[in-house]
Amino acid sequence: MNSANAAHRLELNKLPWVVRCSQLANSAMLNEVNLTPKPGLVDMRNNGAHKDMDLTDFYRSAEAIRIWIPYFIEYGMSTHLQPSSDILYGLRPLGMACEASMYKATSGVNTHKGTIFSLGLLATAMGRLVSNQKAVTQQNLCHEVAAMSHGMVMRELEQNNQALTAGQRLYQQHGLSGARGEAESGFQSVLTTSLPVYQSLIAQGIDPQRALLQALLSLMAVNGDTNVASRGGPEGLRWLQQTAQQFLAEGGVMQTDYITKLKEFDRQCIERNLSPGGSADLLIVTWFLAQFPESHSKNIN
Ligand SMILES: CC(C)(COP(=O)(O)OP(=O)(O)OC[C@H]1O[C@@H](n2cnc3c(N)ncnc32)[C@H](O[C@H]2O[C@H](COP(=O)(O)OP(=O)(O)OP(=O)(O)O)[C@@H](O)[C@H]2O)[C@@H]1O)[C@@H](O)C(=O)NCCC(=O)NCCS
Ligand SMILES: Nc1ncnc2[nH]cnc12
Repeated sequence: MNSANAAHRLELNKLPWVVRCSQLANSAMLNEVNLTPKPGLVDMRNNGAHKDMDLTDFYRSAEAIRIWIPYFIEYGMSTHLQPSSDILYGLRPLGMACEASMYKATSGVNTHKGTIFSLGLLATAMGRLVSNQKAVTQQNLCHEVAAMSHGMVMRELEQNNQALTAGQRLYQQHGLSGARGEAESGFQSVLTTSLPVYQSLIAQGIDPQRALLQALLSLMAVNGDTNVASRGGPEGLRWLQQTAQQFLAEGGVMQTDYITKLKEFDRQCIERNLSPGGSADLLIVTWFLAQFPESHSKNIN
């Protein structure tokens, strides 16, 4: 990075809305991992179905990723005149560099690979919206992410015959488009399921932790989570979705014994070695988007 670039980036880091976006991304990751009890996932009670990572790894990973958010924003700003479909190619190296920082912070453990992908796209989208004088709203952020990700599933999954990663293998075997499919849809699972659930419960005065747990279970009930499928196959994914659906049908977090039921769900996920890491990533996206106006024109910057 040349000195002019570095100086520019230092200036960018002082913009209040850039600082706020980085802080919100960090808070989203911390709120997710601290939420307890989550079935199969790392939380403050246990490491879920993970033998290779714990709470501290997620704290270190969240801090490593926070530092990269201004760079994603700056990339979105510096390319705002380019068509959305041209952005991903130049964004990939930034995402890979951020992944490298994550792996360095966690001594090689994959804590937030999917989160880097989602938050990287959202931060880039924010940079583009601000530079194009568009309102930073939930709808505009997700629309911009969908535009930048357009054709990704076809290019990287449908037309790809090398199953290099879990995501690519699971698409070929079971048609699961994973994080790519979510991004290309503009995070539809979040916009149509978890975000309305979360915002509605908050508006009713429900405790934010309880509202976030309901949002997580609503994601687990519908999400084609490649993490679950890579560990337990389509049968494991179906079991997890059906168990989440049953919890919700019985009243979800409005049940007096919802904590006991979630702890039992957690025990069963651990027993089956199932971890809904993809739904955890979408919960991070849910909390992050909830900090922005839905669709009216109020700006944050
Ligand atoms: C484009 C990439 C996402 C490609 O990655 P991949 O080909 O692997 O694609 P996916 O498997 O589809 O997704 C990768 C991670 O995304 C999360 N995820 C899975 N399903 C969904 C979903 N439906 N919606 C959203 N997100 C989803 C998931 O990440 C989480 O789980 C991981 C932890 O669980 P674990 O089981 O431990 O994972 P492993 O260690 O791999 O397994 P074990 O060995 O332990 O059994 C953790 O990553 C969570 O975040 C999926 O793992 C993207 O990664 C990519 O190409 N990156 C390069 C940079 C880039 O392009 N960036 C662009 C914007 S910055
Ligand atoms: N709390 C968590 N546990 C396991 N994988 C995750 N990916 C994102 N958050 C996670």
